[in-house]
Amino acid sequence: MTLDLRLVRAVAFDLDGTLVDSAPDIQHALNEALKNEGLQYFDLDQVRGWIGDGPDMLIARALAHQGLNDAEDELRTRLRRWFDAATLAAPLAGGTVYPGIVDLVAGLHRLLPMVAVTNKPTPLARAVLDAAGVLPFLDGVHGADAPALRKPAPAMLLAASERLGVQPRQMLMVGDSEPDMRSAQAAGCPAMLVTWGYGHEKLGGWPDSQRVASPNTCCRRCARRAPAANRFATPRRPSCPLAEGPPSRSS
Ligand SMILES: O=C(O)COP(=O)(O)O
Repeated sequence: MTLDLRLVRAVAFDLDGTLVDSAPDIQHALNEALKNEGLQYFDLDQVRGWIGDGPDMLIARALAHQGLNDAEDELRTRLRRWFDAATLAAPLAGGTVYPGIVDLVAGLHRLLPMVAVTNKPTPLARAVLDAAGVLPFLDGVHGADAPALRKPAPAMLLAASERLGVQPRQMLMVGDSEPDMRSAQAAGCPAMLVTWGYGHEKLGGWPDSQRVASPNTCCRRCARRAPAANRFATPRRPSCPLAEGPPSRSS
């Protein structure tokens, strides 16, 4: 799909690896859960490679890595409870908001409605976004509260676009991983792959024109192409710098 940002009326952001470098908190929550059940725990690089499909898949990968593919549902449920409790107790203790993200969302929220579309369950996602200072700028948080919602399924993007009253082709998905890009394709949304997160290297064939290397560039691309007629009667200039030279054809 060609990326035509002139159509964009709303933006959907992935959370982990796009807005927030949450891997240290995810590692902490996973290891707390595993330790509480007397299981092997894992280092940050290992856990980072497992992020992207939500906590149930993360737990399944940690179990599989210690030969527990057949672990009972009760154990998985307990691990998930420990994981959720540890996340809610410290949503952003070790992780950080990526530099430039707060400026990006603070700048764009005057121009375009924005949502988070994440494979984290909604309560955990809201806690992290709140701790990150991003929640007040969002018009909705769509978390994968059931397996069928998980990206790459298009369900959350379709629900978000319907809720915002825009067509899927008018909602830009900004994410760092294959599930994000595939979900956008399945929903019929344009997509921008960020290169500061966890999964972009797995998408070697993704077009350069649909990659973005910094939140600032993402802000300029979206803001420059945002239509004059949007939901805000008097759009204000975003706080992120917009005057860094003319936009290129591919931006
Ligand atoms: O929690 C995860 O594994 C990933 O969540 P994301 O969809 O925000 O990247």
